[in-house]
Amino acid sequence: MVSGGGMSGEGVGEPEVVAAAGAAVAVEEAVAPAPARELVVGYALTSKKAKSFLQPKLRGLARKKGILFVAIDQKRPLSDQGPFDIVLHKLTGREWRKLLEDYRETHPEVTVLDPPCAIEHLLNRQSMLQEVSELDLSDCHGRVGVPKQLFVNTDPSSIPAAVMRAGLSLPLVAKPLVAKSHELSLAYDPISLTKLEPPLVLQEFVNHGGVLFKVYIVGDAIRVVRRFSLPNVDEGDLSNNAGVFRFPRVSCASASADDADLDPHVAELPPRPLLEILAKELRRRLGLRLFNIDMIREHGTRDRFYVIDMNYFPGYGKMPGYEHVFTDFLLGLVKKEYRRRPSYSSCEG
Ligand SMILES: O=P(O)(O)O[C@H]1[C@H](O)[C@@H](OP(=O)(O)O)[C@H](OP(=O)(O)O)[C@@H](OP(=O)(O)O)[C@H]1O
Ligand SMILES: Nc1ncnc2c1ncn2[C@@H]1O[C@H](COP(=O)(O)OP(=O)(O)O)[C@@H](O)[C@H]1O
Ligand SMILES: [Mg+2]
Ligand SMILES: [Mg+2]
Repeated sequence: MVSGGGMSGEGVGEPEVVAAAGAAVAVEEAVAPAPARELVVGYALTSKKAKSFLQPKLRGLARKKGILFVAIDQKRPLSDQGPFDIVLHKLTGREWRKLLEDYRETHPEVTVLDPPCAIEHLLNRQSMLQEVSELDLSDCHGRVGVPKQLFVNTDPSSIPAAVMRAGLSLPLVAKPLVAKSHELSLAYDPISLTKLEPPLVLQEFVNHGGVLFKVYIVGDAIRVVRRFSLPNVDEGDLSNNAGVFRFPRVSCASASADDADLDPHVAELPPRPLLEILAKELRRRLGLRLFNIDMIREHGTRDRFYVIDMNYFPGYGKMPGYEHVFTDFLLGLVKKEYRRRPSYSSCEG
C-alpha cells in the first residue's frame, strides 16, 4: 500500500526524493510511517469485464501511482494468493460467494469491494429499488422516486387482473426478475400481458424524452453521462399498438447522448445536490461503494426523477476519466483504513 505522511498518490518513489532535500526533512522521515509499498488489488472478473475495465490507461496510471492489479484464480483458495490489500470482484455463483465470505472472515484486513451480502440487493429487480422507494427526497432540489411496479410470479393469464388491482397504467415495461438478464419488453395492452413469462417485474413506462442519465458511483465520487433511451409513448401509440414489443439493450456504449443535439429541457443533468444526497443515502443503506443508478426525468417536468435500474460494478470503462477516479478511490481507501476509520466491511446494521 502507499503509506500516509501527506502523500496523495503521486508515486511510490517520492520519500527518497524528500529525504535528499536536507537534514531537517530527514528528521521528519524518521518518524514517518513505514516506507511505501505497492497497493495490491486482486480482481475476480469475467474476461469481458476485465477487458472493458482494466484498459491500458487504467493499468498505466495505476502503475505510476503504485497500484498493482493481480488476477485472482477462482479455483484456488484466496488465502494462498496475494496477499491483497483490496479485492475487486463481479462474479456470480454460490461457490464463489462462499469462498469470498470465508476469506472476508479470515482476512478482515483486506477490503472486499463490495461485500457479497450487500451486492445481493442489486441482483434481483424486485429488491433493487426498494431502498430508493423508502427514501424521502421530496425537498432536495427535485424529487426522486421509483415508477409504480409489481412483482409477478403467477400464471400469466392472471396478470391483467393483478395489474388492475395494483393500479398500474399501461404501457408497462416487463423486466426479468434476475438483473443480469436484459430481455426487456413493452406491453401496450392487457392481452399482451398474458403473453409474458414470469417471474417478472412490471414497471409503469415513464415518458422521459428518450434520454437516460447514468449516474456512476465510485466511493464518494459521482459522475453522470447521458445515454439514448426509449422514445416517448403517446396516446396514438397506445391505441395503435398491440402485442409484446421486445427491445434489445438500449443503454449501451454506442448510444452515448453526450454529444447529441438535444432539447435542453431533456438534456439538462439532474441537479448536483440531488445526486449527492441520493448517492450518499444509497451508499449508506446498501453498504455498497461501486454501483450505478439509471435515472430518467419525467417528460415535461424539470425536477421529477425516477430511478429505473441499478447495477453493481457497472461498465466503468465507459465513464469519462474513470482511470483517475478509480485510482484516487483505491488510494483513498488505504488512507481511510490507515486512519482506522469505520468502513463498510459489514452487512449488519
Ligand atoms: O444494466 P445496464 O444499465 O445496461 O448496465 C450494464 C450492467 O451493469 C452490466 O452488468 P450485468 O450484465 O451484470 O447487469 C454491465 O456488464 P458487465 O458487468 O458484464 O460488463 C454493463 O457494462 P458494459 O457491458 O461494460 O456496458 C453495464 O452497462
Ligand atoms: N420504467 C421505465 N420507463 C421508461 N423507460 C424505461 C423504464 N424502464 C426501463 N426503461 C428503458 O429500458 C432500458 C433498460 O431498462 P433497465 O431497467 O435499465 O434494464 P437493464 O438492466 O437491462 O439496463 C432503460 O435504459 C430505459 O431506456
Ligand atoms: Mg439499465
Ligand atoms: Mg441493469
